[in-house]
Amino acid sequence: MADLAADRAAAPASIPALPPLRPLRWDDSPGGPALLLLDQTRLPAEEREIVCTGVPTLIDAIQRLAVRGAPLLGLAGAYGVALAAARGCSVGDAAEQLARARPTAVNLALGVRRAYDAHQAHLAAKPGDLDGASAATLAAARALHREDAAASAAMADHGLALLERLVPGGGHRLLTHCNTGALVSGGEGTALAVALAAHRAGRLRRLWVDETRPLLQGARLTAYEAARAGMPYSLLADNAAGSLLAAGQVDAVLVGADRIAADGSTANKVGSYPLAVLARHHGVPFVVVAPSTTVDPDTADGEAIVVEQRAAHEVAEFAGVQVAPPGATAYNPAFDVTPPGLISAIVTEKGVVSPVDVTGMTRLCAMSRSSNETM
Ligand SMILES: CSC[C@@H](O)[C@@H](O)C(=O)COP(=O)(O)O
Repeated sequence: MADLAADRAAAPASIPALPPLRPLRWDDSPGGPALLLLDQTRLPAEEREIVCTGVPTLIDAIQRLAVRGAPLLGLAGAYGVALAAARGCSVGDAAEQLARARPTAVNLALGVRRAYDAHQAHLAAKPGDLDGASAATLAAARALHREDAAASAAMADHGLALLERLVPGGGHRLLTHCNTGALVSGGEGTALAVALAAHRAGRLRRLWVDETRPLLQGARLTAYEAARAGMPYSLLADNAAGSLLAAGQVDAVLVGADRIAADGSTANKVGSYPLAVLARHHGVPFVVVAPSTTVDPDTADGEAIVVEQRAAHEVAEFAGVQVAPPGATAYNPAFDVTPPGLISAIVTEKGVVSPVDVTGMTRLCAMSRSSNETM
C-alpha cells in the first residue's frame, strides 16, 4: 500500500473550487413559493433539481430517496410544513403525512414538529393571522437549517480531535458507509464532514468508500462529494470491507446515524452493523457521528427502533437494471442497528461520548430532549 505522500499524489491534481452543494433550497420566486431539491437519484450523472410546489411531490421525493439522509430529512420536513402553510394547504395534514414518509430517521419527525409548532404558536398568539403563521413556519425551518450547519461544523471539529487521539501521528485511513456529507445537511454533514476536516488539515491518507448496496449512496454520492473536494478516496464493494480491515488498511470506521436510542444503540444504513462487528474483530475504532437531535430519549433501545423495509426490486436490480430472475423476493431493510458495545464513540456537536457510559448517555439524552423541547 502506498505511503501518505504517494496517496496524496494519487488524488486528482488541481481540483477547481466548486460551489458548495445545496441539496435543498427555498425558492420565493413570483410564481409562488417552492422547495427545490437536488435530485440525489440522478447523481453523479446529472445535477437536476426537483421543484416541489406541494407536499405530495416532496413526500414522493423523500420516499424515492431523491432527498435523503437524517439531518436533511429534518430540513425537508420543516420546509415541507412551511410550503403547506405558504400555499394555503392544511398544515396539520401536511405535518402528519410528512412525519410518516419514512420511519427510521428521527430528524424527519422532529423537523416537521418544529415547523408545525411554530405555526401553531403564532396562531395561538395571533388568531387568524395566516400570513404571519406562514412566515413564522418558514423562519423555523430556516433556523433549523442554520443550526444544522453549525452542528455540522462542530461535529467536524470534535471528530477530527477524536481521530487525532485515536490515531496519533499518522495520516488517517478512514472507512465510511453510505453518504453523510453536504448532501445530507445544511452544512458539510456528519461522518463525511469529519473526513473532510481531516483532509483540509492534511491528515487524510485515504477515504475508503463502501459502495453501499443496494442503492449505492457510497459509490454515487460519497464518491461524488469526495471527488469534488479533491479527497484521496477509493471505492470498495461492501463485502470487501473484511479483507481491507484484515489487511490493516483502516484506522477508523466513521458512520452517521438515523436514530440513536437512549441506550446508545444506533440505527444507520444497512451494512453498518457488520462493519462494527468487523471493526471490533480487528481492533479498529467504530465511530458514529450525528447531531445530538438524532439521539431519541423516547426510544429505549435498539429493539424499539422501527427499521424501514423497502421494496424487493431495489435488491433484485443493480443500478436500475434487473439482475435477479423475474419475481425474485428479497430482504431489504434500509437500516440496521449496531449495539452500543460495538460503538467506540458517538460524536455530536456537543462533544464525544461513549455509548456504554451510562452517565454520558443520560446527559446526551437530556441535552437532546432540551434542544428538541426548545424547538
Ligand atoms: C448523516 S446521514 C446519516 C444517515 O442518515 C445515513 O448514514 C443513512 O443511513 C442515510 O440513509 P438513506 O436511506 O440514504 O436516507
